[in-house]
Amino acid sequence: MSFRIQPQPPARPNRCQLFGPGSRPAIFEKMAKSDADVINLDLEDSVSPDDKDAARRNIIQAIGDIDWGDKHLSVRINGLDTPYWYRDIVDVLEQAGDRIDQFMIPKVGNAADIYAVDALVSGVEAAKGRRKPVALEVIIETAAGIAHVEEIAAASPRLQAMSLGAADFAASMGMATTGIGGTQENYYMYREGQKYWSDPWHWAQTAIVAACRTHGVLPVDGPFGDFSDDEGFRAQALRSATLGMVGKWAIHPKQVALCNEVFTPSDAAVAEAREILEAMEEAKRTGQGAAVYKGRLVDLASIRQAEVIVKQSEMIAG
Ligand SMILES: CC(=O)SCCNC(=O)CCNC(=O)[C@H](O)C(C)(C)COP(=O)(O)OP(=O)(O)OC[C@H]1O[C@@H](n2cnc3c(N)ncnc32)[C@H](O)[C@@H]1OP(=O)(O)O
Ligand SMILES: O=CC(=O)O
Ligand SMILES: [Mg+2]
Repeated sequence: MSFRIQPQPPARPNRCQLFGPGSRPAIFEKMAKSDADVINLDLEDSVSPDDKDAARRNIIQAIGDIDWGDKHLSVRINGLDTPYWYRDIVDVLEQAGDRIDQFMIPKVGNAADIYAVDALVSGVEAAKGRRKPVALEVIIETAAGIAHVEEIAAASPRLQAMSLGAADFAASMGMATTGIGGTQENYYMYREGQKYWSDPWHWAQTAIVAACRTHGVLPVDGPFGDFSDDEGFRAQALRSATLGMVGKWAIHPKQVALCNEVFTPSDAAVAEAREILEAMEEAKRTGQGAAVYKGRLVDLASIRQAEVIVKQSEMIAG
């Protein structure tokens, strides 16, 4: 193992990121009252070009006017290849109050993208005397983004979270699908008359998790477009949680409860993790590095695995 200690990501719950278009202020109060841990007010792809200015004004006003409780409040800016992004940052930081916690940068391609946003944010913060530094989160949703995922994860101390954006990722990669996340009909193995569906998002997710865990950033699964398909959402979210992601986006309020269900360790999982820790305590007392728990091997690595579940549960419980 490297002598370098793996940094911890921010200790805040990030089970669900609920999105809403900045051009639809009527839903902001509903978003604030939801059970999502993170709110993403969107200036990017859910807002048409003609509505960008109005959406920005709506968000600036809502940041100050609405009681967001203890939610982590994030604004998704437009991409760095658009004429909107610098004004998204400058106007929000110059005109909105301190309640904003984070900017989400879409379609990042390399570390220099984060550097550019960091420099602009730092300049406006200094000029306005803002005392609360704004955090950053990014979406990996282009071929360049996934190719440079590790340098992106390392790019700024402001960076708190990184999401996989399945829709734009599929477009950028030239994937033959219009589905946003989940099972893809044509991605299967075939054997003796049977189809076995595979997971086209798996490799990108694992690359994101590894980059995030290396640099102390929260790895998050992005949108699941078919909000009528609860079981499809649950299956996607369970795969993400199993791979090490801490949460997922909700693009409709009905997906919030599903996120919280999947990304909150169950009572049974926590109880089992505590039992493993107890079994290992007992093993240590008798000078053993390994023990048997319910017929299976547990050893020092099991302590680290069990601690992930217990710590996550304690952090969520506050
Ligand atoms: C690929 C990407 O980039 S994904 C991220 C960007 N996309 C987004 O931000 C889209 C976010 N989602 C939405 O805009 C909407 O949920 C839509 C367009 C998908 C569906 O909107 P609707 O047709 O209004 O949905 P629906 O009628 O089922 O809404 C049910 C209730 O939830 C409310 N609601 C809808 N969306 C949201 C939301 N995102 N947050 C909170 N409440 C919401 C509605 O106002 C309605 O409330 P009511 O019962 O008090 O009348
Ligand atoms: O922005 C999200 C995506 O899936 O694209
Ligand atoms: Mg996108």
